[in-house]
Amino acid sequence: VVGGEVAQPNSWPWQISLQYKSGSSFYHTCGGTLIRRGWVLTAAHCVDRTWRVVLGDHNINVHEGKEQYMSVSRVYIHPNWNSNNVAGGWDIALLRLSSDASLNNYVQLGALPPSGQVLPHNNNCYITGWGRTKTGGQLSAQLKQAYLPVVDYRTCSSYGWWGSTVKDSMVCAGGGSESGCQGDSGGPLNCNVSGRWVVHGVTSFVSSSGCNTYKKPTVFTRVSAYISWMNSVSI
Ligand SMILES: CC(C)c1ccc(NC(=O)[C@@H]2CCCN2C(=O)[C@H](CCCC[NH3+])NC(=O)C(F)(F)F)cc1
Repeated sequence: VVGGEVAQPNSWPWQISLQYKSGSSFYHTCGGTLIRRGWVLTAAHCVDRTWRVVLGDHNINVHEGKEQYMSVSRVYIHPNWNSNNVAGGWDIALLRLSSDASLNNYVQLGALPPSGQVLPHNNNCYITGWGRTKTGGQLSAQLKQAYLPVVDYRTCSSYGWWGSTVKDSMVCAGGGSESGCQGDSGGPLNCNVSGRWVVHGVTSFVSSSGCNTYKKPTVFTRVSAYISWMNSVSI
């Protein structure tokens, strides 16, 4: 996350860290959202390695005692996902955990939107993640959040913004000095709808010329466009 601030520990208790194993160590690679005790929502472009899911984390480099470490028993990548074309959309995956999470003050389920719900321009949303804190920078040790208001499709797909790269199955947010960045992929865009936090986006891409590029808002998979697919995965 570029800009924003370190979140209050465990104030986004549905946020997970997806970590891949290399040798005897694990490394944060993407975010995700716990949406059922046995299910995590993340980006398709995140799931190409062996990994573990860490729930209830704040500082990914320190064992603080609130974490739950889960392995993944099955990966469901959207069938239309094309790893050569993130602009095509379909950047969504579900991970079946090998056991159910225990819900507590540090681990809670994220709320999903109703199918088809599209948020208005400037809707209040926050991106959360352990991604790079500036373009080309390092991952954040502690979970960060940044206020990223929704940029509606009409604006986001217009000339000077993302143009035809962005699709209606995506949500844009930000576009100023704050943004998502590498390592935030797969994590949630948390939007306030009627006073409740709803996971409306899965962090998908930013501009290749820089994370917080002006008029290139962070682009998210629009979760409300995939509710029926998620239900079909018998979640
Ligand atoms: C034109 C369109 C096809 C296109 C749009 C944006 C990009 N962006 C990028 O490639 C930048 C630079 C590093 C990774 N990255 C990204 O946007 C990667 C997803 C890459 C998927 C494609 N391999 N996502 C993230 O960094 C993020 F923001 F989700 F955390 C690349 C291509």
